[in-house]
Amino acid sequence: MRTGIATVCLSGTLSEKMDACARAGFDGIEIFEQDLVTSALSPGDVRRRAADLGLTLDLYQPFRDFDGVDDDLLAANLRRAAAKFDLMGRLGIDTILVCSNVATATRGEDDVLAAQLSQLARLAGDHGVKVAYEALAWGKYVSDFEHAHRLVEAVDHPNLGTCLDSFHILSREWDTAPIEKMEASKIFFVQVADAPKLSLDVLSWSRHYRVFPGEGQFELAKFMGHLARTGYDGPVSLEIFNDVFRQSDVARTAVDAMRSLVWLQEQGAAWLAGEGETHRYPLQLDTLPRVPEPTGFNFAEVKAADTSALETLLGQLGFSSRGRHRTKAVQLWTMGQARVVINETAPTLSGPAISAVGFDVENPLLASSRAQQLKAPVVPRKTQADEEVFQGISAPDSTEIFLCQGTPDGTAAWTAEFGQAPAGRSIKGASAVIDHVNLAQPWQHFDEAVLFYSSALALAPQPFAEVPSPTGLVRSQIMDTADRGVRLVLNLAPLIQQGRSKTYQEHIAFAVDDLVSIARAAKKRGLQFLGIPANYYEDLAARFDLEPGFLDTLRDLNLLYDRDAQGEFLHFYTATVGSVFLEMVERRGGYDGYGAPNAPVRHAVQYDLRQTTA
Ligand SMILES: O=C(O)c1ccc(O)c(O)c1
Ligand SMILES: [Mg+2]
Repeated sequence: MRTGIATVCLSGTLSEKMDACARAGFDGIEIFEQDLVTSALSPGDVRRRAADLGLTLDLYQPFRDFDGVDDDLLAANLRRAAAKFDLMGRLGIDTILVCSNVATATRGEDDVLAAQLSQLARLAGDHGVKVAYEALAWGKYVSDFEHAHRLVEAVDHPNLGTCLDSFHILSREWDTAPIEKMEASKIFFVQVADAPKLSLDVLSWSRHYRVFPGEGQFELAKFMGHLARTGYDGPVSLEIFNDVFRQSDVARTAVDAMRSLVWLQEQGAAWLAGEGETHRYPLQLDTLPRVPEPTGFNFAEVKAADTSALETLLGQLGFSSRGRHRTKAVQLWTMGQARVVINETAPTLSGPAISAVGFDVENPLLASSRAQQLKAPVVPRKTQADEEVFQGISAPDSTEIFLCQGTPDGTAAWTAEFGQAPAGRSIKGASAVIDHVNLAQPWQHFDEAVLFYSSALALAPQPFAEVPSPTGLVRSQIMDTADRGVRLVLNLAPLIQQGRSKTYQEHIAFAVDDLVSIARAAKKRGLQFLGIPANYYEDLAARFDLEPGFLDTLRDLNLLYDRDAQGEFLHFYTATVGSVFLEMVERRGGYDGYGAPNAPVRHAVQYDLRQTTA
């Protein structure tokens, strides 16, 4: 598939955008008019620069408000078009996007529209260029892709075709199946965009909230399948109007963009396969190694210059120290199948921070190859000859992700590189596993992280929640596997903290069988719990009919509680060391959540503590 991207997606000058697109591996670009008009480069410079970078210039856009106008305006519009056709000659671009009139149209009859588009097509023919006509979802008379295409067919001129843009189709919830009926030679250009489902007027939604494929909720796999079936083999180009991407690091956004097209091709091919087709269409959707979801967490790693506070915390929670690795400056702490690695190689002065998460996968090499094809940077790792080799990739938030060999019983062979667990230490309720890991994401990389974890790691994004906190509404995005063996929670890092320091609070949660026993033992050992305000327990008593003795236990141990139709949830948090805190949870029955009603309490208490210790 020929990959493309509109320059409007990116920050920077036209030449910075072109460099970034070439480096990210795009085949071609759409030149957005504003980017040319404001550029110091002449059209000839742009043409040469693109050729030097190996980029094709696939589209000039947009040409607005041409059709459905009165005769005087039509004459003016044709003059305006001739000037742009001439410019395209100098740029070496053969196709221009003309979007349906949103402003100046006064005539909506199909025969009038067709007659005017016919004049434009003839003029384009005279200049040796082609017009791709696109229905904008908020077009005055033409807002629907099938209508636009009927006009193109009525005109029946070789220099007029259709531009399909997935946003304008899917935002209106139109069926994409009719795309298949279009003649491929009449589809001149295809733009793809995803978006979160929002209740917003479609123009504002389109201009500010589009995201790269895989970062929103549109059914793009199906769109691609229908497109492939037409026989279309032109560019598939990203046109993402997004306020965040347009002010973010251009090179990074371009890579995120390219990852989305790699993912999109696989999704399209998978959709066709699901329909029982091995696709052999001209569009050639590239596939990737298919890997099953990870089956569980293998370990979590915390990096610290001074490891003592973290060691104390783990010991008080009931973890066993398995000592140091025989060749590396790392320690292993375990409780049941929950494994925490403390990496002692952090730069001095930096407090403990989550640095890596290991996932159990069926085939680490294949999973790593897939991630690399999705443009995940590889993490170099030193290993001795007789040690397990980990496949590591770097996530957008710079957490190192290790793809580890999963085992049926949840054990990990590499733990033999450490000491044995002390014999005879059996803790009641401690057949623990890592339940979830919560990673903070800076706002400008949140969408990128969602695509990364879903495409490279096969985690499924759930609808996100918004948690009220003293630093704002915290977007909280759960990404998990179907059997919940892996639950990753991405939380928006508070802006206030982003200004002050680069470390955001993150945590690892462990699931145990008997939380009350664990909490009691931890209290005896002097664990510093996150203190929960009395008001919380008063509210809890009002919301749930709890036995007074049970309520006292919760209050006494700083435990939080939730219940739904499926079951119950008990949990507590430790104090924060550096930027890490730990959580212990017990899931009773089929409870599948995270204690969402309790999250605002946790945020508020932690905020209070930060204010008093800052
Ligand atoms: O928002 C717009 O005006 C606009 C312009 C060109 C496009 O291709 C498009 O999809 C939207
Ligand atoms: Mg468009």
